[in-house]
Amino acid sequence: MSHCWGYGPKHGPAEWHREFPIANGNRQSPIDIVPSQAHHDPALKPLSLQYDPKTTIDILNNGHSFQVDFADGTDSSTLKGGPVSGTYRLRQFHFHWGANDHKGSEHTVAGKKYASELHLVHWNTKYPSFAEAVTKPDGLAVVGVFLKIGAPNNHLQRILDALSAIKLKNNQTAFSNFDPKILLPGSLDFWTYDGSLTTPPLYESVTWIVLKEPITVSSSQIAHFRSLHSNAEGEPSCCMVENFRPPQPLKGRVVRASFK
Ligand SMILES: NS(=O)(=O)c1c2ccccc2cc2ccccc12
Ligand SMILES: [Zn+2]
Repeated sequence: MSHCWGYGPKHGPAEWHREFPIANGNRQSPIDIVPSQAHHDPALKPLSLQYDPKTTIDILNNGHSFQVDFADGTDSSTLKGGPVSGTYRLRQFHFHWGANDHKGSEHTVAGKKYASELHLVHWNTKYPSFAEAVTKPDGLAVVGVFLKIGAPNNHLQRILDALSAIKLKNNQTAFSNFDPKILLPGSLDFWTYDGSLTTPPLYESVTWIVLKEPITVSSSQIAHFRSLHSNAEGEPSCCMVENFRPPQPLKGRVVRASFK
């Protein structure tokens, strides 16, 4: 996977189509979610998220965000129900953010930008591996959670404290016994639509499940995200100040809501 793409003016989202023509595809993500145009689907099942903290492996700076990785060799941490059939295994979660508190989410809600967005990435176990699933139209399910500026979020603190150990691209450190459920809001009401990875290679393989209720983070907490660097050791220093792709054309897709 090429890594010369980024979020700056030279290699940013508007240029990705040159190397990844799918950037102009028919099911690209993120999108602007317009609640009044979403269709309530009573057939949608409740979301079932069962995570085992013992599957937590490490925390990594991948040069475009940071991610917490999970062991996905068994059905210990899974997503079921909602818009998907079958069992999807948790692979990792990561965040997107902006250069200031007024932007940073990838999805927007009737044009409203949140300060950040958490993505919990799961893959369909009908395929033998994550690598196989990532290219299939029903291969992935990503749960998106908006972060709004407000009271400090104590559940984020362990993650924030670990960031100083992964300042540079490819830095990785042990991270264990973390239950991602503590990062979820009280309600699991969601919008869902068929989309893509929001970063190259932009595969159109994601069932997006975006929670309606945001969680909070304080301004000083989210400033920690911006202390990461997108460069590896020995490369010119480059702060990871923002890493969100703007909303993409809906191209006739229908957004469904699990709630009225
Ligand atoms: N935003 S995303 O969920 O499409 C995403 C990533 C975003 C940033 C960095 C790495 C990512 C890796 C992904 C792997 C699978 C699905 C989405 C992924
Ligand atoms: Zn993401």
